[in-house]
Amino acid sequence: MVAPPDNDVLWARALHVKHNGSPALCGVSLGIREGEILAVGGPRGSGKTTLLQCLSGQLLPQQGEVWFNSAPVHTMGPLTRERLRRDRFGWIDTAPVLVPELNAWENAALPLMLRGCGRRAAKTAALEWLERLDIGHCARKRPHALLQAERQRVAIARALVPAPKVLFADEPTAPLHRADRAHVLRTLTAAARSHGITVVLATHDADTAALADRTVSLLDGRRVNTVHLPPAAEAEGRAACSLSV
Ligand SMILES: Nc1ncnc2c1ncn2[C@@H]1O[C@H](COP(=O)(O)OP(=O)(O)OP(=O)(O)O)[C@@H](O)[C@H]1O
Repeated sequence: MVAPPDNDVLWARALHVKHNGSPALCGVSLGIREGEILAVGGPRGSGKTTLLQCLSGQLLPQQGEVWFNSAPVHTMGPLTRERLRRDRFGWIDTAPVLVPELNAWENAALPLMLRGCGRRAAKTAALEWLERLDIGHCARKRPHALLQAERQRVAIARALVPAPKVLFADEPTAPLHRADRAHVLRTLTAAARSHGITVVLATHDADTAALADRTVSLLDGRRVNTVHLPPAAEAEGRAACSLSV
C-alpha cells in the first residue's frame, strides 16, 4: 500500500465495484487536489454515484484504495468511516431528504448541533446559509410547506453549514428549474471557493460541469477522458462545454 501524493486531499486507485454482479466501476483511479471543484461527468449509469460513494466512504470497493489526506479509507472500520463522514465530509443528494418534524433552519443547523454546537450559534450559521441561498424567508417553515426547489436549497445549506473539508454533490440541482440551477450552483461553488471546501460534483449536465475546475468523465464504469476547464469566473459565462464521452 503506497500513500497518495501530498497535495491530493482525496486519492483513489484502481477502484472496482460490482452491484449484484454487474460492474459499476472498473479500475477507476483519480486524485483530487485540496480546494478543487471536480465534476464527475458521464451519462446515466456510468458509475458517477458509485464513485462518489466510494470516495466518501459510504461504499467499500471490492478492489482498490481510497485515501483521505494520509488516511486509508478502504481499510477503516464502519464506525471510523461514519465519524469521518460526519466530521469531514458533506453530502448533497439529488433529492432532498429532510427531517419532517424540523423547520428549515433546524434542518440546516442539524449537523452542527449533532457535533455539540450550541443551539444559538447553530441557528445563526444556518440562517446565514439560508439567506445566501435565497430562502431566508422559509426558515420557519417545515419541509411539507416548501417547494421541492426550496427543500433542495435547505439540503444544500445543511451540507455547507458545518464547513466540510470535502463536499460530495450527486446531481444537486436536478430538482431545480434551469434558471434556479445556475444561481444555486454559483452560490455553492462560490461558497466552496471562499471556504476552501473541495467539491466533487456528479453531473451529466455540461452547464454544471462548466463551473468546475476540471471534469473527469466516466463511461460504463471507466474513465474515458479529462476535460480541463478554465477558472470559474471565465467559465460561468459559457453556455456549454464538451464532455467528450
Ligand atoms: N444498488 C444497486 N444495485 C444494483 N445495481 C446498481 C446499484 N446502484 C447502481 N447500480 C448499477 O451500477 C451502474 C452504475 O450506477 P451509478 O448509479 O453509479 O451510475 P450514475 O452514473 O450515477 O447514474 P445516474 O446518472 O443515473 O445516477 C448502473 O448500471 C446501475 O444500474
